[in-house]
Amino acid sequence: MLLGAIADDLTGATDLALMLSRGGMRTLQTIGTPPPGFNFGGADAVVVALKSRTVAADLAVADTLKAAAALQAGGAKQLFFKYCSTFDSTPAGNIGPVIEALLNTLDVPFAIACPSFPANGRSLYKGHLFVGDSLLSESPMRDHPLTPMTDANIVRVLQRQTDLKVGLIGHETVSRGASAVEAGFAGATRDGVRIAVVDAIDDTDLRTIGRAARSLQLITGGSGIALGLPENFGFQPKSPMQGRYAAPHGRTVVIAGSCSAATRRQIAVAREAGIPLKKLDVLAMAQGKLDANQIASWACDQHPDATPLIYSSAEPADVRAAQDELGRERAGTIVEEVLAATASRLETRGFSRFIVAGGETSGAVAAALQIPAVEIGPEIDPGVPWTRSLGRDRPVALALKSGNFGADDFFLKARDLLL
Ligand SMILES: Nc1ncnc2c1ncn2[C@@H]1O[C@H](COP(=O)(O)OP(=O)(O)OP(=O)(O)O)[C@@H](O)[C@H]1O
Ligand SMILES: O=C(O)[C@@H](O)C(=O)CO
Repeated sequence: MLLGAIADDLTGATDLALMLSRGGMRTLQTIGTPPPGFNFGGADAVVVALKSRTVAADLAVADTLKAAAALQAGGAKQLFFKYCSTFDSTPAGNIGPVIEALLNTLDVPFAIACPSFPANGRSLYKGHLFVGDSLLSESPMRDHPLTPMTDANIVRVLQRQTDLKVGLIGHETVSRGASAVEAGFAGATRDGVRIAVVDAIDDTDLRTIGRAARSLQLITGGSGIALGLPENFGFQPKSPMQGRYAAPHGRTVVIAGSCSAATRRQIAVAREAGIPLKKLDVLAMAQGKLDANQIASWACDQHPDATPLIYSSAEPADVRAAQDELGRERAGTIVEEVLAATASRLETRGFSRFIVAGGETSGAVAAALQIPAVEIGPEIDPGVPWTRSLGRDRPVALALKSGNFGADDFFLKARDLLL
């Protein structure tokens, strides 16, 4: 293993694994930390998917360090901590505490932080994160159910999460090339900076930063920053898989727990296309009036050729109302548990192809389906591939979509790619 990565959620891990495999690295993605002696199958890169984005910071740190130890035991030469391209976190963490713990454990002075992912509209300029044409704080991320992002200045956001000094390597340095960026790393280290946020507004910047990062032991960021890493290990980009995907045979379902604007648009397009839909009411689930058995039965009753869509996704005002009633965490947990249990019931009733929207939701579904690892298949939209489970008696196919990713017709595209 050359590169060992730890992602703070499942869709983020898949996003990164896709980037690395497109860069030519044989990439394996595990769900959770692999046990001692796990066979990485000769993979060049391994991405461990955790569910640590919104848990308590000390738990996120412990889980990450355990994953880092497993990757190092597997031979990883460089470690990558992957978080969201919209820097999803709270003032308590978990990005700052996790980077801090990794720096201390690896005993290295310096790491970079770069959430930029231009292919999906995230760019970083003067330390400010943009989503499309808007500042992060003016994008729909300000209404996120778990990690509302109300400050676009990533240096400031990260500094609130750590006592280590956070600095900035600006675009004026990045635009001068990899040597200038490396000199920037050295200069920042001399100034006592332990974590440097690095500007990147396009793929050329990401490649430059990737090259400059070849001798860093720890890199942190979104999947974009991984664009330039495979080349550092001598890999050449691979052409994308063509044609339709021979997924394990069985029925297809869409399960959406993401409340992002993108997911809500994707549901609207699926509705217009005539896909059967079931909207879940959070309060009814909390009161035990709606459970996984009822939801799974509804899906099974749809036409065998149809792709039913089950969703809890709601407008920000409705999400807030449910949270006011139940509390933010409890509302999220109830939805995740019911969706995960629904997936598990559907799998025993002939569904083998799961399109899931939302990182937390995907983590819960994959845990319920007891999937230890996945291999990466064809890209559906930037950052979202089809994947196939590994290490499970009855394999399943999974398209795990980050909340904000995917074109408006994503669910239809994902379905239509299947053979
Ligand atoms: N109607 C709802 N009311 C309150 N909470 C909800 C509702 N629907 C879903 N949730 C919760 O909101 C959270 C959505 O997080 P999730 O990570 O799945 O999506 P996302 O944040 O849009 O995606 P990503 O993390 O990939 O960007 C989950 O915990 C989910 O259970
Ligand atoms: O970086 C992103 O935006 C995604 O991979 C993700 O982490 C969303 O959960």
